[in-house]
Amino acid sequence: MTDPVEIKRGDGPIVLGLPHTGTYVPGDIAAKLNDRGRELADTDWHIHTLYDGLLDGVTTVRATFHRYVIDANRDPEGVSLYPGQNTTTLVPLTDFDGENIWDVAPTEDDIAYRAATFHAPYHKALAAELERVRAKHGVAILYDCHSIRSNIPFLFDGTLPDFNIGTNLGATCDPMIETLTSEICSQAQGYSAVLNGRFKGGWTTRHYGRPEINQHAIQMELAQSNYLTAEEAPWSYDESRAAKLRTHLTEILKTLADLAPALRGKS
Ligand SMILES: N=CN[C@@H](CCC(=O)O)C(=O)O
Repeated sequence: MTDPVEIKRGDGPIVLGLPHTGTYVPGDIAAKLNDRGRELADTDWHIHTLYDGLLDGVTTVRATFHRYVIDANRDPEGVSLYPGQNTTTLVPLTDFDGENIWDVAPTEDDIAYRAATFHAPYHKALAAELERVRAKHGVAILYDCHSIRSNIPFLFDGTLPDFNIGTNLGATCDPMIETLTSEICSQAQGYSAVLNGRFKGGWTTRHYGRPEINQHAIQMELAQSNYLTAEEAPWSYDESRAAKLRTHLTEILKTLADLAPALRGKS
C-alpha cells in the first residue's frame, strides 16, 4: 500500500501541511465511488508543486491519500467544521457541489478503518514534526496549504477572494502572523484577500494552533484560478500564473520564518 504520508524534513521553524493534494485511492475504495466521485474534483490540485522550493529549511508533511478516502482536515471524531452550514464531512458523502460521490456509501466500520489507516498516521507525522521543530527553535509555525475553485454555490455565494487566510478568528496564532500575512496578500497587485472570511481554518489549523505553547497555525486557501489553466478537468498547472503567485507565497513564508525567533518565549 502507498504510504499515507510523505515527509520532507527541514531545519527551519516552518512546517507546511498538505492534507488535500493526494490523489491515492485504494482499489477497494475506488470501486465504491460513483463516476462523479472517481473524478476526484475536490483535490487541492498541484498545491505541493506550487509550494515546492519556496523556502529553504521548510518541513513538509503531505497526505498522499485523497480526501474522499478520509479527510485529513476534519475532526476524526466527526464533529462538523461549520455547524449549520454546508460543508463536507470526515468521509465526505458529497462533493463540494453537494452531489453524491458514492455507489456504496461508507459504513461506520469503513470510517473507523480509514481513520486508523490514513488520518491517524498523517496526524501522527504532522504532530511529530511540529514537536521536533518546536524543540529545536522554541517555536513552530504550521502553514496549512489549500486551494479550491473560486465559484462553488453549495459552499459560498459569489466569487472567492484569491487569498483566503484562516486563523479561526485569531485563535490559532500570534497576531503578528495573521497581520503580516494579510498585509502581503492585500498588497499583492492584481489579487484580492480576506482574513477569516468563508474559510476560517479547518480542523488542522484549529487543532494545532496553540500560541500558548509557541505552536502557531495559519491556513491559506488559494483560489485555483490563480495557478491552474482552468478550474475544471484536466486541472492543468499554469506555469506563468503559478510563477507570479509563487513570488507572493515566497514573501509570506520568508516573512514568517524571519518572524519566528521573535515569537519564541513570547507566551
Ligand atoms: N481546499 C480545502 N479547503 C478546506 C477548507 C477548510 C476551512 O477552512 O473551512 C477544507 O475543506 O478542508
